[in-house]
Amino acid sequence: MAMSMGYYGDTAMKKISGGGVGGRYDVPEGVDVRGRYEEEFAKILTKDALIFVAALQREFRNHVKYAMECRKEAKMRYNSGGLPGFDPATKNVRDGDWMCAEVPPAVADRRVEITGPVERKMIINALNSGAKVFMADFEDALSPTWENLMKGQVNLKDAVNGTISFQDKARNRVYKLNDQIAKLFVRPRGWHLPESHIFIDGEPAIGCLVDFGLYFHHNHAAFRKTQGEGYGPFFYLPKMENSREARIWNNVFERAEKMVGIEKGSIRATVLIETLPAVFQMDEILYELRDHSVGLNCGRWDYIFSYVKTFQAHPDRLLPDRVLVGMGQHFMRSYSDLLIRTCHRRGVHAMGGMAAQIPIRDDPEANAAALELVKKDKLREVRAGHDGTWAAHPGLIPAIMEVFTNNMNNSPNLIETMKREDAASLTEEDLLQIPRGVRTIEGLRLNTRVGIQYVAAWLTGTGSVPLYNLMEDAATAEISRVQNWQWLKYGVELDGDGVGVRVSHELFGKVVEEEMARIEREVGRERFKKGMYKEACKLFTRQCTTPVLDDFLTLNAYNHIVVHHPGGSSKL
Ligand SMILES: CC(=O)SCCNC(=O)CCNC(=O)[C@H](O)C(C)(C)COP(=O)(O)OP(=O)(O)OC[C@H]1O[C@@H](n2cnc3c(N)ncnc32)[C@H](O)[C@@H]1OP(=O)(O)O
Ligand SMILES: O=CC(=O)O
Ligand SMILES: [Mg+2]
Repeated sequence: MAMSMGYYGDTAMKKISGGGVGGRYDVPEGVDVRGRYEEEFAKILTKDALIFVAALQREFRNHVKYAMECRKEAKMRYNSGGLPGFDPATKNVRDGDWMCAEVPPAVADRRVEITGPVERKMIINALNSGAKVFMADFEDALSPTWENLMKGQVNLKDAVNGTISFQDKARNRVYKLNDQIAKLFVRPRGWHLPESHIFIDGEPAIGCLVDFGLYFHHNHAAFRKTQGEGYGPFFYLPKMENSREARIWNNVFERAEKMVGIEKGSIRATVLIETLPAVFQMDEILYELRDHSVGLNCGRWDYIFSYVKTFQAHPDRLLPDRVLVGMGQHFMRSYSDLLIRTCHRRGVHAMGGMAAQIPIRDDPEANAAALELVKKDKLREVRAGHDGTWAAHPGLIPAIMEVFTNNMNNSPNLIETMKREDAASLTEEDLLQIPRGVRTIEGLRLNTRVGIQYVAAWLTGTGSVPLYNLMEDAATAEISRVQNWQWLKYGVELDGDGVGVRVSHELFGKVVEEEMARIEREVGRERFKKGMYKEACKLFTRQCTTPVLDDFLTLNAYNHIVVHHPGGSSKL
């Protein structure tokens, strides 16, 4: 590894007596690891790796704090009746003729990307799945327990080295990588999430800098050699609201490249456009990352969540039932069309999003219907001009691959052929148009049933789950939470199924009670007792009824999964 010695220099030289032996991490000055010690975690939390993460934290923490303050200011504006829109101050960026750096050959073809948590068996299955890309997730699909995060880093290191294997003893099956595997992208957490098992200079580390820093430090050299054809590593960046947040990522990338002595522009990232404010910042985000970008992605589930959150104080913009807010709604279609036009104009990929359907094993008819819905969604995406899309499950890949391949004219992508100049005329009104549809008591029940079960899974370390034949993760659960909150706050009338009741605290209390009874029946008494359903119910109910909406479900729930190891490793 070509390493800038000046950077790793002095601090790395200071040794802690007894560090790294007897169950303690060998930490540099100012760093305190409070998570459980394990030998294999210590191979990730090396002193050099922690120096690297601490350097990023020290350089960028004030920028991140400022960006989070700006989010609060924007929220206040929206809560006082303001609407998000295009920023007149950056019109020159939107109108300018600049381009992003050329797409690296290794990832020119991204027609199907599988996503999944950084769990060992799933990583192997995903890399072997036949998809072009695998997005390994520290975010929506992962509950960020210390064990999950550290094991995830161990797994990714083994995957990049090509040595990853997994033995399923019960099924007498050994999992190994095929010769041909998907290209690996890694999605760190969002800017808002702390990593409370690692303290730097007395405050919790910034979660995404831990995810990025540890993965980059350990894997950049091997990745560029074996996967990236000289480029990489590759990333997905979630939940940004403004281009100033993209500028921080760009600066992090440049700093990281410099620190290890690799060319500027080696790291590449796709940004998820999954907040309502960000749809008005797509050019600006690409501009900030223009040396490091490989496109944008329609993170549709968080986008719907963000619509509710942004308009939490706008009772005239209430959503219909969650199941009715699909890509067919005008504001969603406009967002996808504008994203395609923006990306192709700047020479990068416009990625589609996730259909929530997954294979239904025990019901062939329902399975065929679910597959049809996925195919229809993917056909809409490729016809609109998306260069690729997401799959939640390996069983969906052949069908999705076929839809994209049949509609891409033998090209690896549609960047040059689907310019979508027609989307240039889309207006702020198009992007904000209120979704149409009814609200029902069944919508309230489903939100509650799904929300509680998701939180119960998350609290026990599982971040993506199958519920009622759909994939549920942090983003989809957020919709359930904020929709319940919104309906309760405004006492909306649920009249879509002819019942005609108003949502009140009494009604919600009754719904929670009945849905908890239903969950117990469905999962069985034993599992219900052993699981964390009651804790989840308490947490979810509080989040739905709190007078001031929590910014994120997972931020509020995070304290429940932080476990500090009594004999932590500290050099404070
Ligand atoms: C809004 C967003 O951010 S979307 C992106 C984030 N969300 C995700 O990434 C969700 C990814 N998908 C999943 O986690 C899973 O598919 C779930 C939880 C939805 C369903 O999981 P399961 O019920 O375990 O699926 P199922 O039992 O059908 O799995 C069958 C096999 O496929 C594998 N599998 C299922 N999904 C995936 C995946 N996404 N990646 C790799 N392997 C997978 C399973 O490991 C299992 O392997 P095995 O046969 O070798 O044991
Ligand atoms: O991250 C993806 C989303 O849809 O949210
Ligand atoms: Mg998301």
